[in-house]
Amino acid sequence: MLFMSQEYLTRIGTLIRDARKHRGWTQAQLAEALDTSQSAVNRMEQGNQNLGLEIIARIGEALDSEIISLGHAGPMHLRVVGGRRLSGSITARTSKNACVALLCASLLNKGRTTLRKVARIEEVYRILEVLGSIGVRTRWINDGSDLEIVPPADLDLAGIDEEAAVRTRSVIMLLGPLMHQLDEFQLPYAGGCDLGTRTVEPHMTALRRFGLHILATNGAYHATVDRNVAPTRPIVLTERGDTVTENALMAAARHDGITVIRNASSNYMVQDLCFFMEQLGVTVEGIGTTTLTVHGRRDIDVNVDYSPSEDPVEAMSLIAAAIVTSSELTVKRVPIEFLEIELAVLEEMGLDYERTAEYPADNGRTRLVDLTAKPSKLTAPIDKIHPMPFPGLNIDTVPFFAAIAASSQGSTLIHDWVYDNRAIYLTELTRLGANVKLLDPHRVLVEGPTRWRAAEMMCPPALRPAVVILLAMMAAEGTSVLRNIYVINRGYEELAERLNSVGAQIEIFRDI
Ligand SMILES: CC(=O)N[C@H]1[C@@H](OP(=O)(O)OP(=O)(O)OC[C@H]2O[C@@H](n3ccc(=O)[nH]c3=O)[C@H](O)[C@@H]2O)O[C@H](CO)[C@@H](O)[C@@H]1O
Ligand SMILES: C=C(OP(=O)(O)O)C(=O)O
Repeated sequence: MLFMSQEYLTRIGTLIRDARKHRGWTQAQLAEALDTSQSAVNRMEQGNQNLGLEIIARIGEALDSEIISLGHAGPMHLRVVGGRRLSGSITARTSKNACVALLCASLLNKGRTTLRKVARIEEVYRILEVLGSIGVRTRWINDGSDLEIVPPADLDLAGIDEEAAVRTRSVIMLLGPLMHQLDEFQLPYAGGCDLGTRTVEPHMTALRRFGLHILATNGAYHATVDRNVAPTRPIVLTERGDTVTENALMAAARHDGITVIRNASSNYMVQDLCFFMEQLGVTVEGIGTTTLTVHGRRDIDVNVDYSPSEDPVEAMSLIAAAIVTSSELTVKRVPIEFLEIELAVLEEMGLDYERTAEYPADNGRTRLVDLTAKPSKLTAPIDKIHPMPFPGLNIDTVPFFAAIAASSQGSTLIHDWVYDNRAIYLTELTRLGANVKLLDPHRVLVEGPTRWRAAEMMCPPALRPAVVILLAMMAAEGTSVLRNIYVINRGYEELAERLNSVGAQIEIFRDI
């Protein structure tokens, strides 16, 4: 038995209560599952009962919630024994970015939305907390793999879980769906990874055309909707951004008329949203192009079942894991259309790999392959690595090229023009032995190959750079420690466990 301070007991008690309510259980139901009394559960929730780790784990299992992963009681860290080859096969999961967009889009629908194989990641949990706090009923079904979402007749925006909302940028995608239901509402400022300033101006410009006015002040977006305003000519996005396109699509979905959106992103999450909207009965023409024509429906009330597609960025992460550890590894369910340029570049760098014939994802639309990366001697690419909106080298796969370049012979210039603050995190690779020079805030020069060495580090506060550090640790002989991996869990489901299943040696530990 581990004796915890009163403060921890109270916090854990609150987490248990929240997880139980999230599951829709009474104290008596939880007591039955734990083979204990309701009064014992009540004491636990009040923080009046000393708790051992075993009972906390059992409660987590019963509530299918890991008690919001004990992680709230203390951050999660990784201990990585590097230098091990990976082998076998690992499957890409559904994408964070489609899952969060679809969760927001479920508010377009008065009926029940079922989303299949939703990624169990922190970013999804934050949106679920936000949805739960405004009255949306969500529950995991089918052994926790699928999500069922049922909106209430009236949303309770006043009850919004601000703490959860400010931890993710994705809440911004509630603007499009909410404007159909409320004439006036507030949303806390969107947060997320620390990647420098990320504008919301393009969202406001696009949504203004549907009558949404936003005043950003005192930590919140104050939204008012003028129902007399509707787009009369095509909406031209000022940036070809993914979430702004999704917001415009969701605003158009319930606009009774035809909306044309130009300079739209045609990236993977946008396509998943379009396919989902089609299931809702909204016609979207031009999917996969930069002009989307939406035939909206004022009311949507259907029971819909949709399977978001696999994550190209996760697939890229796993391919990069194979490359930096010189392993032969099969990555299954790779959405190939969204990794073609990455693979073309890697092929030029000398990567030897095989891929199977294409097969459809569960959404019936996205094309998948299984891809086997083979140990290869890579050389630096002649041209710089730089991202572009789709179809270009994916903005989120760029950081992985830093670890790959460090494992290749020669010097690679990486130009991350998109984020003000992301390239700088790549210089953290020097702590693990890489030669990475920051030329200016957006460009790094990586000189390889690298003799990786183990180190103890904090996670950089950005998802992809954090995973890049983890991959380098897997390549480095010896034991490394990566502290505070919330950002990784924001976008990857059980990454350590899954990498271990193909031969990595990564131990999860926490401060309690
Ligand atoms: C939940 C979700 O889906 N998140 C993704 C989405 O975020 P999201 O769509 O929110 O990305 P942002 O709108 O923040 O765009 C990222 C940055 O690129 C700049 N920019 C973007 C497009 C453009 O044509 N010109 C331009 O300058 C923006 O000003 C911003 O600084 O798209 C990003 C870029 O693909 C990805 O990294 C995120 O993983
Ligand atoms: C920057 C990213 O995501 P988000 O938009 O969720 O911050 C990412 O996925 O790398």
